[in-house]
Amino acid sequence: MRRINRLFQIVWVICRYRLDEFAPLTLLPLPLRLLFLLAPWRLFPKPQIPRGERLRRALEELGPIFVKFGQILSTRKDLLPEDLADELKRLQDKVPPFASDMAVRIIEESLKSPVSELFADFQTYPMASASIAQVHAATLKNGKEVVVKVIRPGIEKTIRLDIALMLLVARLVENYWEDGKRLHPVEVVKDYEHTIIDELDLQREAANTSQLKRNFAGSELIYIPEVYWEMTHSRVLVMERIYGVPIADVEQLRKANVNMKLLAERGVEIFFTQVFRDSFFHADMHPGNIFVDVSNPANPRYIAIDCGIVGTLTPEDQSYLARNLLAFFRRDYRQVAVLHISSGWVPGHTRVNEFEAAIRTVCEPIFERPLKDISFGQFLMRLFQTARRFDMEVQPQLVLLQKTLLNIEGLGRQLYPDLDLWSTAQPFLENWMKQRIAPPGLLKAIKQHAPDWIEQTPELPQILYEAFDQLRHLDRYNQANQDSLASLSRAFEKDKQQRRDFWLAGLVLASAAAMAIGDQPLRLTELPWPSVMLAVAGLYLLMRPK
Ligand SMILES: Nc1ncnc2c1ncn2[C@@H]1O[C@H](COP(=O)(O)OP(=O)(O)OP(=O)(O)O)[C@@H](O)[C@H]1O
Repeated sequence: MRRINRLFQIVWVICRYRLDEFAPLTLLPLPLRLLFLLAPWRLFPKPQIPRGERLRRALEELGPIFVKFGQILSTRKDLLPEDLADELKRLQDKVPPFASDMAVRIIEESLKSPVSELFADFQTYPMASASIAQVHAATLKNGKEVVVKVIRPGIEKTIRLDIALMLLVARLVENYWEDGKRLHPVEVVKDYEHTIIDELDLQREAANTSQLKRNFAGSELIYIPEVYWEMTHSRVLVMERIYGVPIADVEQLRKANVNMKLLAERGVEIFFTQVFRDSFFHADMHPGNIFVDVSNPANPRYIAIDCGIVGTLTPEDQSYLARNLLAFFRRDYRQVAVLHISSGWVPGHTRVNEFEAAIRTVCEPIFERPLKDISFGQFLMRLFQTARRFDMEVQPQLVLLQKTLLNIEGLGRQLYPDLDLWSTAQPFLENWMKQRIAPPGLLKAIKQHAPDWIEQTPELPQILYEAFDQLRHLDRYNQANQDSLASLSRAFEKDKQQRRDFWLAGLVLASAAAMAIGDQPLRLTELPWPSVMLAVAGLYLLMRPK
């Protein structure tokens, strides 16, 4: 019954805002087209406002779940036309608070104590109310000021219902509209479902907050509030109250004499530190979640809250990202293409020349602008769009990163329009690459991987045998297929490379095995230096430019 009610509500809003206009009638199969032509919305006059505004207002009317969806969609400029993306950015989730006694009941049920025992003071009127939760100010018995975040009652049911309906529409679009497939609606809705369901668990947010706080302990770049774990539950989160100027309040920041250039640069630095040093980044960096501690305006410090959504990257993702960004800024599109193929992001049979040309076509216009106006986020977005045409699978963690990067860049340029992202990020990236191949980084990697290598040692002869066998096959293939000589020689090259890698890996393995014997931490004086030298030599050969 609830489902039918909600469906009617949605149809009603579609009618009023004439969102049927978004359906490509001519492309629909006949029965659906007839259904559309007979549908009730045609009786309603079209409101005299642009389509983007109609869509935005409709989403606002449909409630917080749709609003949040619209907000997330607004960052997907790779999927949406510009007018819609810009309008969706204006979506606001101003949601009326739910009753305070309900909030109190949830807190008491979750923490199994009366509010009067938990807090010296609890403000019953919420200081903020958003789609998923509302926030109350309180004071602990020890006098510390805190905020208490409480999940909206019944929100999970509403979310599941709305997502089910969204999925229904997404499937219709994907199945019946050829062009709609390009928008990947089912994938977008599922992605959203993941995000929003995760946000319902405040214990997860608390854990992310603690991890980020640990990563930036004592940092002058950013401060993360403390979580009170003993007062935290999946539906209730108690954390330190912070005071700062909202990042969007540029005027107040200027009035406080904040060093805006430094602030903007620090935003970029924080992002790259999170991505490359920690591989753990806050992925919900919208202005409502970022504040600035202006107590020392010459040395401004960020404060971040709402760590419900975070992204992580594997070492391979990190390396892919760093090498692509560096190659992009050197305008070395061939390298970008080769990186995609060699890492398996796009199929091995992709023609490097064609892929390189496609990347050049989308990237070259970006360099038309002055270097300070170049957007990393836009580059990644264009790159993903292009790579998708060459069958690259969507990598959710990289899409999340690209969206966060766009947010960071937008914020940075709002603070300091002349922010030169490249000169801020380049030393960071180059340093990171250097460190990875410098002896301490190598030793760390060897120690980390040694147990896996040792475990795989018995299989090494088989792997080598297979490699040689493949080579023999390649030779035969070469004779039989004169026409595909070009692609074959590429494969041959790859295989030769593989063979060399196996030998080198063996070399490294032997050294690493020597070092990994015994699980006492290695001291500099106790290192088996001949093995270390061998390992370094092996890795140098492995990593030197091919
Ligand atoms: N530690 C804190 N100290 C001070 N104010 C806070 C703190 N945490 C949250 N707030 C206030 O509460 C508001 C909502 O908090 P938060 O962003 O965590 O909620 P949310 O439900 O996840 O909202 P959304 O997802 O829409 O950003 C913040 O914009 C801020 O004004």
